[in-house]
Amino acid sequence: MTSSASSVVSARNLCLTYDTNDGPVHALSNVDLDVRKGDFVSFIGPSGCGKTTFLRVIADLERKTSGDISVNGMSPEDARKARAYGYVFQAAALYPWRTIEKNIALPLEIMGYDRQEQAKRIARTLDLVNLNGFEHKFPWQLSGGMQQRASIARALAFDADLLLMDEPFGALDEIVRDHLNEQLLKLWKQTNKTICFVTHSIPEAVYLSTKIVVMSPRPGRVTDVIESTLPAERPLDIRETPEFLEIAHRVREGLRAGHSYEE
Ligand SMILES: Nc1ncnc2c1ncn2[C@@H]1O[C@H](COP(=O)(O)OP(=O)(O)OP(=O)(O)O)[C@@H](O)[C@H]1O
Repeated sequence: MTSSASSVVSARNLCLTYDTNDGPVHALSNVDLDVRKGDFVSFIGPSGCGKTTFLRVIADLERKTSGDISVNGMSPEDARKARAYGYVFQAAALYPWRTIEKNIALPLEIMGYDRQEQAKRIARTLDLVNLNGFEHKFPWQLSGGMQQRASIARALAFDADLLLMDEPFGALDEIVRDHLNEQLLKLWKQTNKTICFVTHSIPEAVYLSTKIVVMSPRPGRVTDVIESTLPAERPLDIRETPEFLEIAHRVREGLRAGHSYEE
């Protein structure tokens, strides 16, 4: 099977095995998946099912063992060199000695943008994540949610079409998380990005996604891919609707089927 032209990420029979002192760990086994332009894809599954590994393969931070993977029609290495993606980590991973503005500037400095272009991009991304006025603060002066927004701004600064987000809101309380979910949806619609998003939360996955990828461990594999039937417009109270609960139910069933309790 060949990937369709609109695939941003296309995986076929993708396998990745880590060699460890305790023997091989099959982190990804025969993964087939297409992420299309403009998709919001969530990856959900228990610890160790390969969610982070899959994102890291897309980002060229890990190399596949076998199978095929392309990013924007290129190898992950070429895509990385072409700055195809922005990456948002689980912890905000901001440099504490740099102000918010200087943190966002970092990838732009590395890429050689002049000061004027840097300032323009910083202002635009701060606006996108509603952090205007905080540019001269240091990360420790911001709340956890604001730090995560700053880290999203940094990933958006060089305007890659693909955003990889590894459980960005996992450490935040539920109210803040709800708020950031709403903001992220707005930002996604506004910017037309393609987003790959790792989460442990069923409501978060269902609320955000156009497509939900359910994964299961030992070996790490995809057990279900759910195309969301929810409308694009999603107020938070959509989570009470029968349609939402039905999708959440299917995700939960998928997780249950792939879960082993024998540990
Ligand atoms: N660098 C590595 N070397 C060896 N094994 C690894 C390495 N990175 C991950 N693994 C193993 O590969 C499997 C998949 O890990 P991965 O981090 O991708 O899972 P995950 O689904 O993201 O888990 P979590 O939800 O806990 O973040 C796990 O068994 C993990 O222990």
